[in-house]
Amino acid sequence: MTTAPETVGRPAAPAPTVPGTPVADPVVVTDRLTKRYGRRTVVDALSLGVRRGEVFGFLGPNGAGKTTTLRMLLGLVRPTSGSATVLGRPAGASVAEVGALVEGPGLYPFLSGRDNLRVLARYAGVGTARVDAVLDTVDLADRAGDRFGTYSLGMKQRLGIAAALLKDPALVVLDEPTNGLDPAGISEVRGLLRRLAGEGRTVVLSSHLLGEVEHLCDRVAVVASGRLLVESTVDDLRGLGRLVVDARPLDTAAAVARRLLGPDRVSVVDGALHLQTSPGETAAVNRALVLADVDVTGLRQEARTLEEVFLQLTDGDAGPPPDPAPARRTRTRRGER
Ligand SMILES: Nc1ncnc2c1ncn2[C@@H]1O[C@H](COP(=O)(O)OP(=O)(O)OP(=O)(O)O)[C@@H](O)[C@H]1O
Repeated sequence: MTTAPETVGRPAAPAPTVPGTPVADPVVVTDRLTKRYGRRTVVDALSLGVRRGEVFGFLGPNGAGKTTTLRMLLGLVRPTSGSATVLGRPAGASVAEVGALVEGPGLYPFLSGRDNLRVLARYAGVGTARVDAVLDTVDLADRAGDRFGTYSLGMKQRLGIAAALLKDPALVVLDEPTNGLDPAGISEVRGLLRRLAGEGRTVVLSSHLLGEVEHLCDRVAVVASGRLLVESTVDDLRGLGRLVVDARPLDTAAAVARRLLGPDRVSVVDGALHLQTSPGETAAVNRALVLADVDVTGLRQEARTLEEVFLQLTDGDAGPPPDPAPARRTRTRRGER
């Protein structure tokens, strides 16, 4: 991981992995992975890496290409160009070591949770020996004899994840595992996924539930319109913060800040300057304002939620990405394309 230098005059940015830089101990590597349906490019030259033992979030608005990418990693969809390597082998060749919940696992409502897993285990040729162990892992041992149809949504989802664990996989791939769950269900799935990572498994999940990913994932890739916007740790992504400055005269302060940072990183909100900066830029901003005879009465760095960062990166929708704005240009994948 390379950290973006914190120099004034350059946009603040998270510290994404530079494209083409190999990640340590990679479990998944994609290299300009591309999928086109007809003339439509739904995954566009995606290059990213997932490290062993991490929970990796694949984030993006509806239609961003997340499911298609996961399906390519599983060998269910053939890439148009580029490549994906999973556990050291071409995508699809490592299927025995990958547990996935990308489409519903096809569970029978009239069978118990345990019997459903037995059927799936036999179908997958992995034997039924692990059925009780995975029921334990997903905290369903005491409801395993109940019919699947009587389960809550959260329990159904956990049974689906149990099914993905039957192979004792090194890598678990889950498409929107918390989709449709209430806060309690989300919390249960979140705890479960953290436990899986604690067991040394690698977890790749897709989501648009940013609040959840924020507390669950070690690293995230943000995609929109099939393109990778940024790949970063959650902490680094949040580090794209905002500096709020109380200064008089305000118009002089704004002019100084615009000269220093560029106009796109400066706005005036409720009588205060809002600057897109990293924490390392605060002192330089203060110095420039004081040198211009501006009275600075307040300077505070506000952390942003991942949601705010996400909305800024994706412009709040799944439409085609505009030209990169300075705040997201530095070292994001989009800026480098
Ligand atoms: N088999 C297909 N044929 C044609 N277009 C497809 C096919 N599969 C997916 N697409 C299109 O590719 C785009 C990306 O879809 P995908 O399901 O990968 O996105 P996503 O990020 O998972 O979205 P969501 O969060 O809504 O599930 C969509 O516009 C979708 O309509």
